[in-house]
Amino acid sequence: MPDGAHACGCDMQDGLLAPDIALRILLEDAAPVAREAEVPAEAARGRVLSRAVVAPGDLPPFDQSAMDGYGFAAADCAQAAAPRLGRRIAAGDAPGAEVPAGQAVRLLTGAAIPDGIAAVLMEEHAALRAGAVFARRPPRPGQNIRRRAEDVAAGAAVLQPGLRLGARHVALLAALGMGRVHVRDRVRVALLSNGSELDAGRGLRDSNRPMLAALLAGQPAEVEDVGLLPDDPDRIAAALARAAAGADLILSTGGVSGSDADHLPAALAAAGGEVEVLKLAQKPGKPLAHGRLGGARCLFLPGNPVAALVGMLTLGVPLLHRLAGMPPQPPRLLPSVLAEGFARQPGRVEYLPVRIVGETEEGLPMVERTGPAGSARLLPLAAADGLLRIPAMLGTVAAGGRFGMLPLEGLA
Ligand SMILES: Nc1nc2c(c(=O)[nH]1)N[C@H]1C(S)=C(S)[C@@H](COP(=O)(O)OP(=O)(O)OC[C@H]3O[C@@H](n4cnc5c(N)ncnc54)[C@H](O)[C@@H]3O)O[C@H]1N2
Ligand code: MOO
Repeated sequence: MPDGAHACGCDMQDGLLAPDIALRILLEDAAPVAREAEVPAEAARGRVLSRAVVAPGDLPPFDQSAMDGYGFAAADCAQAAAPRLGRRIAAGDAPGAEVPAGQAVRLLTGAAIPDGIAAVLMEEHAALRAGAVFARRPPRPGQNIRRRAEDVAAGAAVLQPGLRLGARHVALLAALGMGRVHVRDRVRVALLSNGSELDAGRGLRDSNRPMLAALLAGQPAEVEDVGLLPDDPDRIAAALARAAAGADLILSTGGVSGSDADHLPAALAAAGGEVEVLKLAQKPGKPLAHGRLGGARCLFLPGNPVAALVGMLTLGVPLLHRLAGMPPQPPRLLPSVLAEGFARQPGRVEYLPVRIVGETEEGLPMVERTGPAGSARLLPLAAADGLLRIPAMLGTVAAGGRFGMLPLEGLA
């Protein structure tokens, strides 16, 4: 049963929508951007593959020694054989002619195995005497040989569309000699914030737009900064219409909770878009609106900064990933143990800023709250290593309880 759902199976909890249902609604008709490009593989970190990568050759490309040592013929792998030492083959050398039984070759790690050699004896297990190689432990046929294609066979689809490339994938592409890959274009995100108070010179500043721009810098996104919009429905509608012309996603914060100063949903409708306002059983991050305008999806997050971040991490990032052509997963949570218990009002899934203060005997992070939680408080958020997810229906949160933590490092 989704968090916050009633036992009867409906999606509402006190009129609030379970967050996982909201995610499903958001992803329902979100299609990946169609545009793709071919880019140099070494510059492809962070990009999302639009086509499978098919190996043009084998890895390793030939049988190789896995150790510094001596190559033995199959007949010499028996106890008491002491083949005579022949030539030396280093990594990068041609393997040369077939090696007859009774003869060993000196092999360095990565060297091509010549025909006739069945095993490599590590040099630590060998003794050289009078031009012969004595095995302290006779090698087993096949030992210490990396076989051609044991890692990758030519023709295998090694990387799948939808994969976001990291350094490890760049290594594989380089090893395969693949200079270029097909990737999807980054999602064009038009980013804006809303609230006349943030520009009034009274000490209130826009922190959401810089926060989301910084978060998006680590995502497959290209940001167009639309700026801070005042609480003026006509200006908001005009800005949305302009942004929709060049964006895949319009992302905003503020102006969604429904008061007479909250204009985003109405402005989207006035601009000719579709809009739906949702209230989620999530704390913070309760009110939000979503919809579309022309070819652009719209996600309007709440204005309180922690609520904006939680909404972005739980809904915005999965939506962005779907648009980027990636599998849209809810955030991955790390099992963690809470050091101190507390009581809370049940009803909404809650995300609490926590810091890691130690490790349990099982090796799980032990966490504690960073300060009084509040959706407008930035200091406890800045001090946090992660956001601890407390299930909706829990009233008493016991010390030693195990919860999922959304790690913030590298994300936000
Ligand atoms: N009667 C109700 N009032 C409120 C409700 C409700 O359900 N009924 N929900 C509360 C919750 S929960 C949240 S969260 C906020 C969200 O409201 P809005 O999305 O309409 O946001 P605003 O009213 O525009 O702003 C809220 C708060 O955040 C500050 N803010 C806004 N944008 C930024 C920004 N870019 N950077 C920094 N701070 C920002 C703004 O000044 C307000 O203080 O509504 C509650 N109210
Ligand atoms: O989204 Mo609001 O708390 O839930 O700040």
